[in-house]
Amino acid sequence: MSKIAVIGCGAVGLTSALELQNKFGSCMRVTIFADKFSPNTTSDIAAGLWEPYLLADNSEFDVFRWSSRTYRFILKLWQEGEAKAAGICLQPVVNLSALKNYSCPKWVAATIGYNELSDGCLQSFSELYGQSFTGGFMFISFTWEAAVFLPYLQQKFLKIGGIIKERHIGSLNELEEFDAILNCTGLEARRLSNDETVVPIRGQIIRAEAPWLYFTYVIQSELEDQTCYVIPNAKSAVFGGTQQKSFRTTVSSSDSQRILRNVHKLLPQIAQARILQEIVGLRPSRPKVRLEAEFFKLATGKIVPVVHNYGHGGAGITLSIGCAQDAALLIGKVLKITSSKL
Ligand SMILES: Cc1cc2nc3c(=O)[nH]c(=O)nc-3n(C[C@H](O)[C@H](O)[C@H](O)COP(=O)(O)OP(=O)(O)OC[C@H]3O[C@@H](n4cnc5c(N)ncnc54)[C@H](O)[C@@H]3O)c2cc1C
Repeated sequence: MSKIAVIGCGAVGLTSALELQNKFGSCMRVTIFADKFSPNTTSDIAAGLWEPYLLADNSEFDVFRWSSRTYRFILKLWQEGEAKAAGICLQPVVNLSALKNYSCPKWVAATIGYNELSDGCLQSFSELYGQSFTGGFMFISFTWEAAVFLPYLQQKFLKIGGIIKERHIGSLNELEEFDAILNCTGLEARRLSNDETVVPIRGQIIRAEAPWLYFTYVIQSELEDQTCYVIPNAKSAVFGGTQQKSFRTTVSSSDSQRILRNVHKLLPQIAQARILQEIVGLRPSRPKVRLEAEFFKLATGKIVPVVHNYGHGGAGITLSIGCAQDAALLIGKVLKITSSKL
């Protein structure tokens, strides 16, 4: 029986651990180590919208592959009647772009109900928002709320024999007894893997009571001042947001005012919405998601295979299932587990 340590119990760590236990449970014992659990991870702060967002230089091919697998996974749960238990809401999404070089992203082909917005429609939104839009599209997406699905998946993981331990891992040397390590530490990979290419992209959001909202709106622009999004969740709506390269986790009142001002232009009725929470999370951004294996020499001289799965920026939930599947395959490969051994 191989012993695998997964570090991290956010959206990325938990989906990866579950995939490993599901796929290789007959020949592997999977233990999650984490110093934070739901509701205290970065994943819990996210609105959980399925939409590849803030992904720097990742190839369109990888983004499509990882995100489309997650989309199909969420759609299946929704079709099987698991939506409420798993924290899923179907979301019609309107994406509006003020980018100079607008082109429709390739990932929309993974979704259902995709449609480019007509010139007339763009014109109406431009007048409403006071900003000229260069393009836009609609599609059907989902929100998959981590504050609901993390506890839900944790139960599933424990039920099929997974082990969860609350512990801070200061160094990989602490995990010598394991045959392989899966590193899903998000922003903390900066320290644990000495990887300074992982940087925080500060996201401030407002949660408000607005049960009449049924559509998600995402406005993208070169100017942060002009960007905004509105994402209904099951019990509140999320208004965002910021995208600043910063470690600051305190709420800025000027950011809140700007977010409310922009959302109000788009949806004047939000003046009625009661504000429930203002919160900041740090997205674990990296030029490219790190999803690869390396052989790491511990202080004792033992060589341990380490698979890294971190740096998902503003799309950790959107990419989670696709990346978890690739990470599990890499673990199988480094341990030379073939299907005949399963
Ligand atoms: C405001 C905001 C809105 C967002 N909206 C969306 C959205 O709508 N859709 C979307 O797809 N994404 C969204 N994101 C991005 C998403 O939240 C992240 O990409 C995702 O949370 C990353 O998940 P993760 O599991 O890698 O990291 P985390 O959730 O941060 O989890 C990291 C885990 O690693 C553990 N850990 C780290 N270091 C150690 C250590 N040394 N020892 C032990 N444990 C350790 C932590 O305890 C934790 O359990 C948003 C982010 C923000 C901030």
